[in-house]
Amino acid sequence: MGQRLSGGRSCLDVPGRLLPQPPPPPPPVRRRLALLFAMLCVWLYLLVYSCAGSCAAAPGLLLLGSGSGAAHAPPAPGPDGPPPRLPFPAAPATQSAAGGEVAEGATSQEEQSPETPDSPSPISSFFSGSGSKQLPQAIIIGVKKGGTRALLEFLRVHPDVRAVGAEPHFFDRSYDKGLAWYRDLMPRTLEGQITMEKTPSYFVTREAPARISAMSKDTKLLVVVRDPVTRAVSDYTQTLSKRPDIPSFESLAFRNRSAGLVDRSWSAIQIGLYAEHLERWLRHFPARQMLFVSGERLVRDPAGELGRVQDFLGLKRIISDKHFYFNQTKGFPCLKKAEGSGRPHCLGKTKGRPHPEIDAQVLRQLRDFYRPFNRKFYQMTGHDFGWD
Ligand SMILES: Nc1ncnc2c1ncn2[C@@H]1O[C@H](COP(=O)(O)OS(=O)(=O)O)[C@@H](OP(=O)(O)O)[C@H]1O
Repeated sequence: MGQRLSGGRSCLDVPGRLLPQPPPPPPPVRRRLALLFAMLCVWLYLLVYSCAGSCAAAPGLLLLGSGSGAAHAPPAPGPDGPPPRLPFPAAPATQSAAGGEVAEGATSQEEQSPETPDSPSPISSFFSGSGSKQLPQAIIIGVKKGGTRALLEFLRVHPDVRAVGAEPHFFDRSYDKGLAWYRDLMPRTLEGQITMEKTPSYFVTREAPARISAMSKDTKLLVVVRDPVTRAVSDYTQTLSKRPDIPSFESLAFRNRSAGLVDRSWSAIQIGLYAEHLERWLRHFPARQMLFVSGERLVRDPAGELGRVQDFLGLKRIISDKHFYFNQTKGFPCLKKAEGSGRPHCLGKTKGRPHPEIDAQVLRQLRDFYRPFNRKFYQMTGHDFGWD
């Protein structure tokens, strides 16, 4: 194997040694050896090619440039509070006590600055020229503050999922730019890989169902839903972080608080009327093409919820408990190895931030307000999300 081939250089060519060289083999033997090396090169190429997807998700495999193999490190000591909410697998060694392994640095809101820009792994960069851009076959259409970023980031670990990092907002804001423009935003995919994007505002955009259906009736739709009361508070928290001078949650939520009249026109309230929004989608898509992911379970048991999602997308169940650990500092499950970096990865600071305290009576009033809508939503989806 260490012999130099005469003729053209092969990918396995090695420098000649300073030892006496044996006489060159006769021409037919040389031809055979050349053929053998050519086949070896093709085989090596195919091996790396197939690894481009599967290696990225295999927790036990070291990716090129993936760091120090932190996933094998012993659990980090937990000086910062109570034990994990769930028996997650051992936590990787953290790089800083204050959540230093948080890979997403964006502190601005997701819409202006996507928390996770596209960051292909070294292997996928190697193959970035291969494959082709496809329109998405599956879209996370909502709901805002439901846990859509967590779902997308977790799904991207799957070797057969390629997703655009930023929210494209094509079907609500940029539809006039056309499908070619939209497709061009997508990452390249190989045969068998699914293209995805997430834009949570689609779920409440009137035109979105017809527009997505016009692109493809077969598009699979994922909706991450969360208790609409908590969702409303989360939404308010986001607005408050941008505009600290806005009125209190209590004053925005009611038209007339003493009469218990909730202000449905406030978007933070409106978005939580899931049954009403869903009715519009069901005029364009059969229920079997929609999957409702529980935002609560995505936090409590990410692997369990990802199992359902992988089944729905027709993907092999690759993402499992092994991919997550519970980060005590963050208070949320995080990835042991993110797609792209291979390093531990929690979502950024704008995900999972503390909410302001809201008057308990106000929360009760809102629960009463949402109850009939929630019940209807449970009926429509055939699933009790347990918010009441
Ligand atoms: N693993 C993990 N880490 C951090 N945060 C998590 C996670 N899983 C779900 N969540 C919840 O996601 C909420 C944000 O939802 P979205 O990503 O849909 O928000 S956005 O609409 O894209 O702005 C965010 O809401 P807030 O807690 O109100 O910040 C989180 O509760």
